[in-house]
Amino acid sequence: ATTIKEVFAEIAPVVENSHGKVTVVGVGQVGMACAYSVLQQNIANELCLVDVVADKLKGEMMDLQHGLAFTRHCTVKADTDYSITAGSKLCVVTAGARQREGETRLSLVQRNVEIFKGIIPQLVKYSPDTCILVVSNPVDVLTYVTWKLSGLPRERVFGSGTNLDSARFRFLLSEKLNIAPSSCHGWIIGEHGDSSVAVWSGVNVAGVTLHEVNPDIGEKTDTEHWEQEIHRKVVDSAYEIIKLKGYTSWAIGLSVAKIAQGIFSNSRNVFALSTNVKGFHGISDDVYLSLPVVLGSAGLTHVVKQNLTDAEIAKLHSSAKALLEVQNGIVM
Ligand SMILES: NC(=O)c1ccc[n+]([C@@H]2O[C@H](COP(=O)([O-])OP(=O)(O)OC[C@H]3O[C@@H](n4cnc5c(N)ncnc54)[C@H](O)[C@@H]3O)[C@@H](O)[C@H]2O)c1
Ligand SMILES: O=C1N[C@](c2ccsc2)(c2cccc(Nc3ccc(F)cc3)n2)CC(O)=C1Sc1ccccc1Cl
Repeated sequence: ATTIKEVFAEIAPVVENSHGKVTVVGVGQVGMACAYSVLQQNIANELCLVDVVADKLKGEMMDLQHGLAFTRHCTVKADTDYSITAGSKLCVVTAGARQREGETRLSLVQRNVEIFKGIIPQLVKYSPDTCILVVSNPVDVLTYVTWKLSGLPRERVFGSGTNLDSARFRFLLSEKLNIAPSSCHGWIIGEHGDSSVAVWSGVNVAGVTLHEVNPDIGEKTDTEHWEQEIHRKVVDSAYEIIKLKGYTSWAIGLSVAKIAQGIFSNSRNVFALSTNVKGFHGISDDVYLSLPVVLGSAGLTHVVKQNLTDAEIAKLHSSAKALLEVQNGIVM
């Protein structure tokens, strides 16, 4: 052979048969934690990054590419142009403006709606069969906005919702019980963040519900203060992390990888995700809240109808009302 290229004699064209392509929009702290987790867990064989800041985007792409000697096969590409996202099975949206000091939630929402108007139609144009996972905040409202902007069926547009809240809840339970988080079953539903709802009647280890042992669990009358020590700490720890490191990334990144795995492996695992809850628990409007949903390769297939107390249902209705007011204030 006279040239290096001739050493590798091509006998058939190289094809890139994608067994799965993931696009991450927004290469900030959250987006890169998602991208790294998806790459590290060999979930897809094509990873695509999009952002508006071209230098940061190229730098993150190169930095990930330089790790490919240590991972299973996965191409890593990046561009500010959405044509590069074509054929994505899952698009994770972490793009967004940061809440400014003293900014109202509605103002932040409107700024993010403008950002989403430039993202969502482009994603659907190049990947009409994709699922879209919204992570950007306020995640429940922005998942509704994404559903409206995308024109996709409701089973293919969902938000990370209280998936991270539930993960923190299970970690805190595991610390208190000294049992692995994977064996501590507990669901936080409703509005992501400060107003989430812990379904205490369902918290269990090996099917033993803590509620059957301590019927006051989660109530103000509970002398063991589980609500204060566990659920309240889910909220407090979010603020504590922001105070300590300025953002959150690793847990949300790992939770997004698990969701991606659910889609790519058609796992039919159950996740707490933000979905259109119209028709559930007496809610009659198109609002997005988190409920336990079954996830597979075509998106959401089932909603799990938990037995909720009147107080839990009232909290969902209160969140639904608040979200509807924000939604009605949006200029799409
Ligand atoms: N749902 C959850 O549980 C959860 C948890 C943590 C963070 N978040 C949210 O995730 C979002 C991202 O957080 P972060 O810490 O990564 O923020 P960040 O500011 O570090 O990253 C945001 C990225 O979005 C990019 N961006 C802005 N406008 C864009 C556009 N039009 N198109 C493409 N990219 C664009 C920015 O360039 C930046 O790289 C925030 O809204 C945050 O509140 C949600
Ligand atoms: O862990 C976080 N960090 C964030 C964050 C990350 C970068 S800057 C702020 C966080 C932390 C604390 C509050 C808060 N509030 C908020 C509400 C609406 C918005 F549009 C944006 C942010 N957000 C974003 C976020 O959603 C989370 S989870 C979280 C937040 C509050 C209560 C419970 C949970 Cl489980």
